[in-house]
Amino acid sequence: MTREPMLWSGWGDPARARELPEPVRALLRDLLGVRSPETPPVPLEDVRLAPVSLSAALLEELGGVVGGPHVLTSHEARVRHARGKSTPDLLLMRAGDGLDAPDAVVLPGSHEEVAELLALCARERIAVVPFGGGTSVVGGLVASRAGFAGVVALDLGRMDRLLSVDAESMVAAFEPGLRAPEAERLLAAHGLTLGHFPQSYEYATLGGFAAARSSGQASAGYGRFDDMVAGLTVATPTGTLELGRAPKSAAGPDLRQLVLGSEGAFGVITSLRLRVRRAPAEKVYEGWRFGSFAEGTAALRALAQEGPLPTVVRLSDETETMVGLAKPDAIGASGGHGADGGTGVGSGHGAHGGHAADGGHGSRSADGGHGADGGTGGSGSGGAPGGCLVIAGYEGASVAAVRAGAAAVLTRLGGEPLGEEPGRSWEHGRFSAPYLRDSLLAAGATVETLETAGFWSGLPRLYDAVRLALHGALGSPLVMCHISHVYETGASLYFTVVTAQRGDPVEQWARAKEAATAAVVEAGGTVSHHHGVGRDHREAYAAELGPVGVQILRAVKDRLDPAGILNPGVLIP
Ligand SMILES: Cc1cc2nc3c(=O)[nH]c(=O)nc-3n(C[C@H](O)[C@H](O)[C@H](O)COP(=O)(O)OP(=O)(O)OC[C@H]3O[C@@H](n4cnc5c(N)ncnc54)[C@H](O)[C@@H]3O)c2cc1C
Repeated sequence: MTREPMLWSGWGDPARARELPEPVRALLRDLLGVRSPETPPVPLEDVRLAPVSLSAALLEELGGVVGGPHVLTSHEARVRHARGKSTPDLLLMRAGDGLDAPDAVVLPGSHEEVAELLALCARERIAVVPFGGGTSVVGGLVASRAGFAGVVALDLGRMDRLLSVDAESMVAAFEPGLRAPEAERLLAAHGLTLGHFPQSYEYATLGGFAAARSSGQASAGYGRFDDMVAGLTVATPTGTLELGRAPKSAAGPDLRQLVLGSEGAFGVITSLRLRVRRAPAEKVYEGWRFGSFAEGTAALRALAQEGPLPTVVRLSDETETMVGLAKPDAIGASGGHGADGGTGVGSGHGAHGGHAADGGHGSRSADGGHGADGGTGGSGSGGAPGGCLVIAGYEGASVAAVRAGAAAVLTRLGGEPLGEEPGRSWEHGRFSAPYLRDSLLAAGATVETLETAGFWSGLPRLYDAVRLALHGALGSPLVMCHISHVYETGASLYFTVVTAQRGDPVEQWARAKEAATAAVVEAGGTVSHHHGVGRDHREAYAAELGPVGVQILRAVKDRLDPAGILNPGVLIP
């Protein structure tokens, strides 16, 4: 592998690990009751792995397909492919539990090698987990072993080329293992961009984005990743699928949609044709303040329905705004995995605008009134302006007209302009937040996120229901929320939860997540707006699909992957 590996026990580049500033420690102690001593992860060499269950003969056969040096069974390679990057994944890895690790990591170099590997694995009943950037947060990288001779991680890291650029059609073809920053760098040489910037941008791959239906921070301007996919090549154990001959087609159902979001359970995406845009000459990000989450939501709805729509648009609720105000580079930017990266407006006000973690279980209306956790809906202490922060970003050849049009809508609906400083602060921290999660985990706090989407009319109920469920399950957590993907008909809700670790933190979060997921289903939201299904949402996804939908999924799986080797346990109920 030529690309830089990620920290095995946490996020990103180990050199960018961050200490928690004292005010954040105080906040954890005083508001959340985090008292535990600092716990570092176990050393990599002490991570417990199951013995390799594949025979030497099978490993040699795998090497016969991809070349011996591209079959890895070292302790380190297996540890690095054991799981994704959800908080439970990290808690388990930090504690030295690598029992989900594959027996071997196999790195194919071409579509043909992938196809040959799938045929071999189907014949020998070896489970195959496609592995892109390894940033899944829904348990998408752990296979069920039962009934298999072994498990291999099929790491697409060697398949990382820009294959072609059709500047006339504005379509570029890529191999799947290319990480997003590298894709942007290669496109920049042609004056182009994809415009896909999820918070996992620095490590996630194009194949992973398609396989998990990712959505980036600039989705309002560039669309979700699935909107960008013009064509796909997919290797399945049954044969190759070539999808997407024309920009639009009335030739029956669009089978690209079967592959998008299929999370490696139907086949391995071996190349992607993606719609590209001209790289923007201008980029401006700015902040706005609204009195309440409800007012801000109404303003975002107006932008989405009437326009003009900025390229980036996000609204933090009172609690997220307040915590961002308290320490822009710290908790407000924390949490983890979202199409976001903190909201701080850089005011440096006190860390206690209201009672951030006092946890009252009362239902809170989305009008931003008197929240269970902290939002006073009005002003924080120390002169913080309170209310709710909106970040609006404009990218394009020239942004003045859209910016002025959006400003008119925001002003008409009660927004107060805060200038470019909050926008700059957001831009600066947009990819650094996951590093803070590692520090918070070490300090004895659990930080995790969950997300959903619903129609505008149902959003307040969804918001209330999830918060109530999280408070019920966790006692006194800090629950923050934002909207960062808007559509004419609705929007996503993205929650960040911070709580003191009590007992087994993996179990503790599992209970909270279960309650929140049940609340999402009950309140009519989708089980995921952009993280996907994986193992974690599989059962709720089944409920969302209904019995006929589940039968369709199973039928497709049986036809494409009759031996069931592809990512067993993931996606398919
Ligand atoms: C800190 C953090 C922030 C995040 N922020 C966002 C965000 O803002 N927006 C968002 O949408 N998501 C986000 N995520 C989730 C994650 O980054 C996305 O799901 C992303 O699409 C995964 O890409 P990946 O290359 O890492 O795929 P992986 O995690 O390696 O794989 C994801 C799934 O797809 C399958 N897969 C991977 N490659 C292929 C392929 N070529 N063919 C078939 N199947 C394949 C895998 O088996 C797995 O089931 C975040 C995650 C983290 C940890």
